[in-house]
Amino acid sequence: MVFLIWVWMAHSSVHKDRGELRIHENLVELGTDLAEYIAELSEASVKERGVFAIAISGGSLIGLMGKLCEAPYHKTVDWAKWYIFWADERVVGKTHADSNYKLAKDGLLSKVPVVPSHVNSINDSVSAEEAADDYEFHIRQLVKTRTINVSDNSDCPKFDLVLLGMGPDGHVASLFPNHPMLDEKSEWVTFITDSPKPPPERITFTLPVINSASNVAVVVTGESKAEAVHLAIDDVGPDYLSLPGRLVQPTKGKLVWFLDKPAASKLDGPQFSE
Ligand SMILES: O=C(O)[C@H](O)[C@@H](O)[C@H](O)[C@H](O)COP(=O)(O)O
Repeated sequence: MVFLIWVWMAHSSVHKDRGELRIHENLVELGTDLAEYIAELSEASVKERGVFAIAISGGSLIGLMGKLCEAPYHKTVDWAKWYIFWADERVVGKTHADSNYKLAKDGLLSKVPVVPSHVNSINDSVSAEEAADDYEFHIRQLVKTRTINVSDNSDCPKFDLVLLGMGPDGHVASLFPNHPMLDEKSEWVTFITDSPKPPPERITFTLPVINSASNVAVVVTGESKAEAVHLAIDDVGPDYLSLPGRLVQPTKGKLVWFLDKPAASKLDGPQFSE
């Protein structure tokens, strides 16, 4: 145990305004640390607010959360207090292979005792625009009852945790580079019908919602993401300030990057010094 803590500490550092970096030797270590991180936030949030409002994304993230279904977490986490949301979702049927809901249900939610009515999936029988409006309306109701907390300095929802992946192009949730939705300030949930990553129709939290969260974690693995990780975290000059991954900047909350070594391989040096 002492040894494990030393290993994690050795690869953890704070990178100026870009949050905490946790760089892991391999995916097993990363998954173990990620499960522990989520379990700790869940416990703290349930203690403070009686609930844990967590927003998840699609992609490899769900597989990396798999340790939560195992001992000790499947028994120690207070699953009944979880309220689950999607930071982004593909506008397809819930049983479709592309559905982020299906991915999470098959890989995580069906294996732990979450309350079905606390699983807040999108309306999959309407257009992307309507699904985004519906989802925002739904979130507004839960903010009113404080199932989802509210930001201190705006009326935005303050999720206890938003979990994101990042693509090789630097997209997070379904916020893609150079897309006008990056400038969306008034909507909480918006939509896209021409996503560069298939499928084309998606809904997504906007940046103000992501950045109002109490905690945001970006989980990025693999060498194909190394350049995007470098551009999102290091001081690379003004050209990359609008990279979606770089725009993840919680106003008051805490940002943590979970990286494996290949994804971290193009980061500027200091965080590797032990
Ligand atoms: O629905 C989606 O496509 C995701 O939410 C998306 O934002 C994903 O998190 C990244 O593309 C990273 O995906 P990978 O980790 O699989 O590369």
